[in-house]
Amino acid sequence: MGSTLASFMFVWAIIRQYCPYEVTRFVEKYTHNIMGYFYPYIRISFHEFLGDRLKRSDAYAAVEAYLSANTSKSAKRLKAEMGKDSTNLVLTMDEYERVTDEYKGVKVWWVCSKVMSQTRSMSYYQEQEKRFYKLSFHKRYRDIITGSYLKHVMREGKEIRLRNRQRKLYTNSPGYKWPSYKQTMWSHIVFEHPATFETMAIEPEKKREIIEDLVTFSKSKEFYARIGKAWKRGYLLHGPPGTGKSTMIAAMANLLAYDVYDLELTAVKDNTELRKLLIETTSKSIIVIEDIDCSLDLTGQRKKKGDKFSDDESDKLNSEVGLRKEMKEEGSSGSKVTLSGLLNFIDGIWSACGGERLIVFTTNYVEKLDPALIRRGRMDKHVELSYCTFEGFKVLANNYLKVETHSMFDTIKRLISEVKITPADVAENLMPKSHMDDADKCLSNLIEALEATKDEELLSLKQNSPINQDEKLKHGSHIKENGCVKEILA
Ligand SMILES: Nc1ncnc2c1ncn2[C@@H]1O[C@H](COP(=O)(O)OP(=O)(O)OP(=O)(O)O)[C@@H](O)[C@H]1O
Ligand SMILES: [Mg+2]
Repeated sequence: MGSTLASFMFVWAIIRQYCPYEVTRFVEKYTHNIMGYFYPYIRISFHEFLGDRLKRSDAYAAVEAYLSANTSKSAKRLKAEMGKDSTNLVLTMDEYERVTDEYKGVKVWWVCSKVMSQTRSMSYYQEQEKRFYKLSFHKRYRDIITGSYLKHVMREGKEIRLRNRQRKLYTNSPGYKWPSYKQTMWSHIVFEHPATFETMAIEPEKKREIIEDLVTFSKSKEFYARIGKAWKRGYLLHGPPGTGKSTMIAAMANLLAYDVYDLELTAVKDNTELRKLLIETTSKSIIVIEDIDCSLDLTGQRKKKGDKFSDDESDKLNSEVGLRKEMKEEGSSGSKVTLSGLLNFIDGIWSACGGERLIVFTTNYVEKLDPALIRRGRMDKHVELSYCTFEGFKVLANNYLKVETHSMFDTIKRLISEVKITPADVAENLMPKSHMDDADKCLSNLIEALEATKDEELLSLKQNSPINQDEKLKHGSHIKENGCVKEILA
């Protein structure tokens, strides 16, 4: 009797996909109560999306992972997807497939199914299909199933997901939005960046401190819960171009095995869209806003009189920021995201959803940012990435040339302490230009570059000295004034 009913229910679950909603509702309404008397099975559904399709259900994802690992041997129709590192295939049950699982001698049945949205309208979201897994078991096992089997499924499912998961790099940039991606506001590719903290050229002490901070954060779930704070941490990475800010984000993601959400603020329409994007992010992730100074006009909004910049410094920065901003905004749709929207994004009530997230801002001009945006508590840790030191050079020399000591190191040590050269420039010079180039050649290339930089620095120092400015005034020349180049007539 029981198995006949179970089969009937299964067949009905398939038929109802193709019946008009009114018919299925009518049939179910009148058969439901009668069935209740005879049907000894309990069913539990796990829907992919709950509520307003804001976020994929964790329970659904855990069931999916659990079933893919535990039932792929018994299911007859399976879906194949590429797993971690694109090396293995992950098999999951196909739609309408039914499998049996056994737990402490109790048999349960899982069905993978989907329904179309019941209100037919032209609206995109209402036309989407809703997937769900349905678990059926005999009512005499209610306690064991709800008490321990489901916990076992969730725990195993989460572990399997972590093990199998391919780390992802998400973006909200409009260029990536193919029609099929319309369901979600983020589109993604597999995150495969080789950067690690070991290969980063920064002071060993600073490196250790950052690694410790990150690892402590990732293990502090209980601590954050105890102090009543959302489990997230803000990082502000600042420094000149080519000092490793973006590289450090990749190293952070690799250290903690987090996904990366690269948020392009200029492509976000308004604060509401920003919040939706935030809600769609998952835990164990880094949300990145690069070049925050160029992303929004966050710089002048709360500017007070008597800023710490002198007028000419301020103009100079404005013109540079303006230029970068223009470059960035090319093709953007004109964002209406405001500073308060962004502050809300970082530490509003919604930002606590999901937990275990890092928010990282990068900028070349930390001084230009609104203090409210980067105050401690919002951006908890400020990391300055600066010009290459000798310690940094040694890491790069080891990465690029596999040399730990060399007779040229002393010259490099002296020169590197005298000039401002970014790790990106050092790296470029250490890169062999042909297969004939050995370590000696690369190191002498670097020495040449360092000497050239030193000469340039000396020359510009000389040109900007007060004596030289007077000379220029006398002879009619170009000088920098208020950040602009002006012609001075003699
Ligand atoms: N500290 C560093 N350690 C190792 N490599 C570095 C470091 N800084 C820069 N590099 C090298 O230089 C390249 C450029 O660095 P990166 O993109 O991280 O700089 P950035 O600070 O993000 O610059 P920008 O401000 O222009 O975005 C990287 O691909 C990396 O190879
Ligand atoms: Mg960068």
